Amino acid sequence: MNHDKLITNIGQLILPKRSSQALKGETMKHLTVKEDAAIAISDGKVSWIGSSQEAQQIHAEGRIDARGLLVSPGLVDPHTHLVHGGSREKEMTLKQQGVPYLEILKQGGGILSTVEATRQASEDELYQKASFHVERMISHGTTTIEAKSGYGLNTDTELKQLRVTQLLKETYPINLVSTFLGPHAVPQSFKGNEDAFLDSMTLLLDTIKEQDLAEYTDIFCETGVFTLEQSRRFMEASLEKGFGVKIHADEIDPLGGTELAAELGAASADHLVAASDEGIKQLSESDTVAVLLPGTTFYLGKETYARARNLIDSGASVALATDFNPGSCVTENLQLIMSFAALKLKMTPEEIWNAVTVNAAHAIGKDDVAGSLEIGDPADIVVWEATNYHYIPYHYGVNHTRIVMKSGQILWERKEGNAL
Ligand SMILES: O=C(O)CC1=NCN=C1
Ligand SMILES: [Zn+2]
Repeated sequence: MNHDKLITNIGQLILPKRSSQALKGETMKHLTVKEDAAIAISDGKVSWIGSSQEAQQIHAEGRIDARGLLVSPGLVDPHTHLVHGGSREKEMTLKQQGVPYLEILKQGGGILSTVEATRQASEDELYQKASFHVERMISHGTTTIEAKSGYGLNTDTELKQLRVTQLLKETYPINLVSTFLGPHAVPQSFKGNEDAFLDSMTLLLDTIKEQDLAEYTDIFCETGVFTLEQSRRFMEASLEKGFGVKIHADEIDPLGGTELAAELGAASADHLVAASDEGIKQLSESDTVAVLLPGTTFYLGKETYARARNLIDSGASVALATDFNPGSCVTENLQLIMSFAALKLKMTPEEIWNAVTVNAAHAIGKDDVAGSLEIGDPADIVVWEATNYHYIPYHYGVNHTRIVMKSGQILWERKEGNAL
């Protein structure tokens, strides 16, 4: 057989285990790593995997010498607020003065100031800005991204954000999963009338389904935002309409969003910094993936991180994400989150790699096309400027990618001799 491409001389090839459900507890500790390997690609898919020795018998049009470097599947970022207008650098001073996140929101800042900027921005301006961030994510090794709306808080702007995500899907050859986060905050015009606002966002579900603008819905279940009961109502309505559901749960106050996610069979429960022991237990007995966002905890200057060790050791499945957004975690770099997972969540390198590949793919229903490299899988591949898989979480705050491929096509490559 003549393959299209052959990557030879791979120091370590990371091969996360593909399974029908996310890796849970003990199984997260295992990571298959093939030393001195090679991988072939045909028609955009993985067509052969073997040793460098065996690769000598393999015929391919194009060859890439990996020079003994590390190779992995493309990274999966299952929680971003990618499409938004404006930025919130001016809030840094308030944060430094210790003004809490929810207080800034209450004063009309935070999410609500991004809402203002997003409402003002044209669809094309939102698209141009989001494109810039998508390209930066790709250059950092991410080839599958979840993108939420939630900065419109009115029909027109929520649909505008969702249309921008659709346009990004048509422009970039990456996997893009769209989530409707209409109930992200309560706009000033509905202050004191939260239920009426939630009803208006629930009414949008039919249109979003008809226009196929989102696969999931999400809600910010938090003090001063949406209650547990309001979250239940919105999530049940979403399930009824055929959406998958997600929830920003127990980020700051323990309202019980984690338990609700497990009860309703949510695809994921995200944040979980204040998740209760009961919530962790129920999550570990469910198929709901715990998506942890240590970059947000760091950025908000908090001391307490999500209890990743309790989650994994109690049998839950854990994924990691950037939570890229203009206010509480301003980074597209999932590699940095891998470092926070090691430094602050005490996750092992094996758990971390599973959390940014197979488990992250399960959290957004893309486990059939992302997060692993088995024969027939899309050849979403990263060649790293590192020789082993421990190195990426260890050396933080920089970009370690050398080559980023989606379906066998090189999307980004470090220029020769360019150490930047
Ligand atoms: O602050 C933001 O813009 C994003 C966010 N939503 C809920 N937590 C953080
Ligand atoms: Zn978020």
